[in-house]
Amino acid sequence: MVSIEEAQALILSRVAPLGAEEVPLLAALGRISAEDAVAPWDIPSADNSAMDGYAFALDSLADGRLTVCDFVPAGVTRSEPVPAGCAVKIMTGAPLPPGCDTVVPVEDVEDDGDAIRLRGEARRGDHIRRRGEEVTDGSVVVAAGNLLRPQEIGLLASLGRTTAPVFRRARAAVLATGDELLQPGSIPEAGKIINSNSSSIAAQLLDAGAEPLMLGIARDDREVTRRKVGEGLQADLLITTGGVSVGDRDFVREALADLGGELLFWKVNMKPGKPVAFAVVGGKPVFALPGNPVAAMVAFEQFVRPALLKMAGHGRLFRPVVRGTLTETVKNRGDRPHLVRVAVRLEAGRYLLATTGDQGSARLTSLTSGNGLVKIPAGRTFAAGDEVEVQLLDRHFELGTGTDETR
Ligand SMILES: Nc1nc2c(c(=O)[nH]1)N[C@H]1C(S)=C(S)[C@@H](COP(=O)(O)OP(=O)(O)OC[C@H]3O[C@@H](n4cnc5c(N)ncnc54)[C@H](O)[C@@H]3O)O[C@H]1N2
Ligand code: MOO
Repeated sequence: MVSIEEAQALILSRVAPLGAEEVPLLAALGRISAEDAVAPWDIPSADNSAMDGYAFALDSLADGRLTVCDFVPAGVTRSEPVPAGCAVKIMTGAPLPPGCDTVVPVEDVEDDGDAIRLRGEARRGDHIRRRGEEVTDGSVVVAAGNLLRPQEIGLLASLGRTTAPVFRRARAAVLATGDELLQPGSIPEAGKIINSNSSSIAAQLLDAGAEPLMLGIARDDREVTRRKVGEGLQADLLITTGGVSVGDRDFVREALADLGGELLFWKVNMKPGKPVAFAVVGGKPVFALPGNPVAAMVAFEQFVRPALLKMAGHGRLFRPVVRGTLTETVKNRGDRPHLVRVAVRLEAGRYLLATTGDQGSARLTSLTSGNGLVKIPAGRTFAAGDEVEVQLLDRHFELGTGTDETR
């Protein structure tokens, strides 16, 4: 049995970033830039006014009075020099006419007929944005490997880009296994349950920026499982749930072996999520997750998500871990590290952690009422008030109450 960290290292040693593709600029949001974006021009492209005001040459200022000889709105370029003793009324963003080296805002002048008087002192260079002060022609503006957030999208647009090269999204096949499973929308008869894992795993895939490919349900049969797994290998990776423990009808590992897969590990020292296998079959990563709904989702978080992020070119692969204070006693009586689901709330700048009750691996509500995981080592007890590390699965600290508790 490997540790969580050993399993993560084995997985990450066997996955690599997928190729790049050019996508429309807005479709690049949340993805990773695959190439350096180099500026084709200076930004700003010319010295320009940072204020609605008046531009002039400071040396030609006599007695603080200037004749207003022109109006230069944004979008207009005045190429004739401004005569000595004159100013032009200029709007924010308009290029500075030749000869001008100073701007005073409208609030800082008094009207004096067709002239203005400065209320105070002006200094040379006041309120001017210099050509190239933000971006210089030829410089790398957004480097390869950068996450494209709304601000990077805007910056790329300012370089004239309408598309962006980004790492490809992983296409991930999702296969549930088990004779007891019915598709969502069914009404379960005795002994049957609805396949919820395919939906939660597909949602986790979307949340991680990948594209789910739904393969449905494989019956508990070695032949059927092998065929379905083979189908899944058409995608960039395959995720199965169930049938990976020691039951008489657990066929996933056999199917992987039948297909010539290299098994990197089976069973991880953690609860939930011990019966997890990772194999590489025909160069494709295959994650065989447990059937228990919580075990499947927690194992996805620890093992599949970091792999997907690496495939999509991300450098930061793991959820943020912060320190928080337990509001109750938490015991691990078992012999495996327990990833306890907690509700994290932010109160006066501190993270407070309460468990989500019964921690059964089949109890999906232990995840719906929480947003973090605290790893409790085997045999350890933590008391209320103890500080522990918590992995933040999301930052929805309000947990669906619709109020912002941080205000
Ligand atoms: N003798 C042992 N029995 C079990 C062990 C063990 O070590 N020795 N491990 C337990 C643990 S831990 C887990 S987790 C489960 C995982 O087993 P499998 O991955 O083989 O999963 P299944 O047996 O197929 O199913 C387990 C459980 O989950 C339900 N399930 C399965 N698929 C879905 C789905 N798509 N949607 C919703 N629920 C699903 C299934 O009905 C079972 O109740 O094994 C323990 N047993
Ligand atoms: O993965 Mo099992 O509990 O460890 O549910």
